[in-house]
Order: sequence, then structure tokens, then C-alpha cells
Amino acid sequence: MRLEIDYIILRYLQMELKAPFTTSFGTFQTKEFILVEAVDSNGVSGWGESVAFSAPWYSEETVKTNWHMLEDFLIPLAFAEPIDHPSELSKRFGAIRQNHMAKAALEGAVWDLYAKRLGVPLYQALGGTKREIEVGVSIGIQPTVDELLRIIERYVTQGYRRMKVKIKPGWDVGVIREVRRVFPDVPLMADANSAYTLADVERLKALDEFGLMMIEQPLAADDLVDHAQLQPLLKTPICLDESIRSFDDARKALHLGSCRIINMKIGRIGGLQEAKHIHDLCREHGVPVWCGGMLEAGVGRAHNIAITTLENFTLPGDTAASSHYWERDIIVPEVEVHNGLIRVPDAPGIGYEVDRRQVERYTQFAKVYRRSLPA
Ligand SMILES: O=C(O)CCC(=O)c1ccccc1C(=O)O
Ligand SMILES: [Mg+2]
Repeated sequence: MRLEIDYIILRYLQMELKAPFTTSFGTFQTKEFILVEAVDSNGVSGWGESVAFSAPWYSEETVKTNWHMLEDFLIPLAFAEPIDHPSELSKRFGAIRQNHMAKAALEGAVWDLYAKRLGVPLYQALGGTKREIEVGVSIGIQPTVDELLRIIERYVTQGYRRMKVKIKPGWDVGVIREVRRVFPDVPLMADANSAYTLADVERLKALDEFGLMMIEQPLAADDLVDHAQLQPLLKTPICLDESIRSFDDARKALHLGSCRIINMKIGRIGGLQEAKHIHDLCREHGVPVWCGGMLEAGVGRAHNIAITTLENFTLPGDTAASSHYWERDIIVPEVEVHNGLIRVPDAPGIGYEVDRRQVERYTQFAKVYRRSLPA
């Protein structure tokens, strides 16, 4: 399949979350992001979504750095030559250091385009097999423990397969103890978003008694070595999120014993090709993976669903229903969760229609980039 991209549209969207989402590093209320539409010489559109946030709290990338990278470096690389397979694009992007979320947004659009041109669903183009995927929900830090318990009650009733509670110093052992008292059997995990250091070992050890599925990213966002020191001191498996930015990070983490589980985020690691590669490595090592979330709108959510169909995604991900985040998502149908499961769509590409009217409503500005045609 030979793809010639004729033009690419970058749109800057703003969407209000239904409820503020608080992590150890800050609170999200308005989600700003870039939507990428890549249109080929047959007039077929492929869609990608950048997961970079407005501010560099989770990682150094932002909406503006992504726009800059896309406009000045990545889009020109996509136009430079025809693309026979999306993996070629991810190889081309290797000339640019880091900026993984920007790369993943454009690579994701090309994967969608590629699958549409082949007439197959994206999940099949990626080598996935699952027809439905299991999902959990990520719950931000709340004003009170009672509030948190009410929220968990609601998600348990809705059938979500596991609860992920955000923690930070002062909102950790006591909170998890209370959650466990009220919900002794619920599959439960905690995400610290790097709020601790090795000086907090005793505090982290105190979480061992609650039978958590895992503790996500307790230590620094760029660390592998301290996590390798921490893991043998804990019974609870460590899952790395922020620290895994590439195949090589995953390889080193497994070698050092920094974690026993990996949270896969397509944006953080630079795209679907790299995600497949890390997935295969983890499968060979018997290390389970699951798909993390970045409060995505529908396009990013659809990509997450597609990658989760690979066989070693054996733990429920963070890909909750569209209606969990948004009054109105940008895809039709919206992502629905029934009994903690999402049915993987069968239509070509990402499998959901992009709702152009909604996209229009949320778009603040847009810019079109055209391939310069040979004279
Ligand atoms: O529901 C979601 O999309 C996952 C939410 C989540 O946990 C999260 C949201 C924003 C930034 C980082 C994280 C994280 O997984 O650490
Ligand atoms: Mg996380």
C-alpha cells in the first residue's frame, strides 16, 4: 500500500471535562489538544490526537511544543516521500529527538489512513485479536474520603473492572485503608505520579497490606534505578508509567527489575509501532501491560482501544467511556462501556466516525499544510 499524503490539517481543540481531575502534580478542567487529519491523494482522511497537555507537568511536552514540532519538522518528514507502511514514518521520525507525543499524533493519523486504505480495522492492522477489551477507571484526588468512596461505589455499580486511585503524600495509606475497609474485594491500584522518593520507603511499604494490584510510578518521572532498588522491598508490583518513554527504557527497566508491569501510553512512547515493539518484549518476559489514559477525546480513545486488542494487554486499562469525561465526544458512536467491557469496532481504520460538527464546535483555530507538488 503506497500512501501519498496531500495535505494535513492541524486543529487546536478545547473541551471541558465533566469534572475536574486532580493528580499529585495538578488539576485538569479544560482539555486543550491537537487533532491531526492526514488526507491522502485518494481523499481518505486518517485521524490522530496529541495527548500533550497545556502545561509540562506530566512530561515536558505541551500543546504548543507539539504544534511547533509538527509544523516545522514532522509534517515536512511525512511529505518528503510516499509511505508504504506506517513503520517507515516512525523510522523517519527517529531523526528528531524525543517529542514522542507529537510524533505519535501524526503516526497515529497515518496508521488510521493506512488501515482505511487496506479496508481493515486498525486493531487488525496492528495484529490485535481481542473482540472486546476490559477497562477500569482512574479516579482523581478528591476533597474528602467520603467523596472518593461515593465515586468508587458508582463505578463498581457500573461494572468497571478495576479502580485506580490517585495518591500523594498525605492522601495515601489512610485513604487506601478506608477504601479497602468499605470495598474489601474490589480490584484496586494506586497511582502516585512520581510524588515519592526513596526516603518514603516505609510509607510505600505500608501499602503492601492492602493487596493492591500494583502501585504506579511511585518515584521520579525519569527514574529506573531507584525503582529497581524499591521493587524488592515491596510485595506490591511496581508499574511504570512516566519512566517508560521508549523500547530501550522498557528493556532497561526489565533488566534492572524496576517494575513488574508496564503502563503503555501510545503518546508517551512515540507511537503505535513502538507500542507493538514494547508489547512483544514484555510478552517474551512474561510482564503484563495495560493501556493508560491521558484524558483523551474520541480519536485518542479509539487508538487506545485498538492497541489494547494485542494479546499481552492482560490487565484492564484506563480507557473509560466517552461519557465519563465529556458531555459530547467527537466520535460517533461514542465509546461505551458495558459491564466493564468495550466492544472493539469492526469498521475500517479507528472504527469510529469523526463527528465533524462536534470537531468544528470545539476547534479554536486550524491550519492546513500542503505537500508541494512537483512542477
Ligand atoms: O482516565 C484517564 O484517561 C487516565 C487518567 C490518568 O490517570 C492520568 C491523567 C492525566 C495525566 C496522567 C495520568 C496517569 O495515568 O498518570
Ligand atoms: Mg500514571
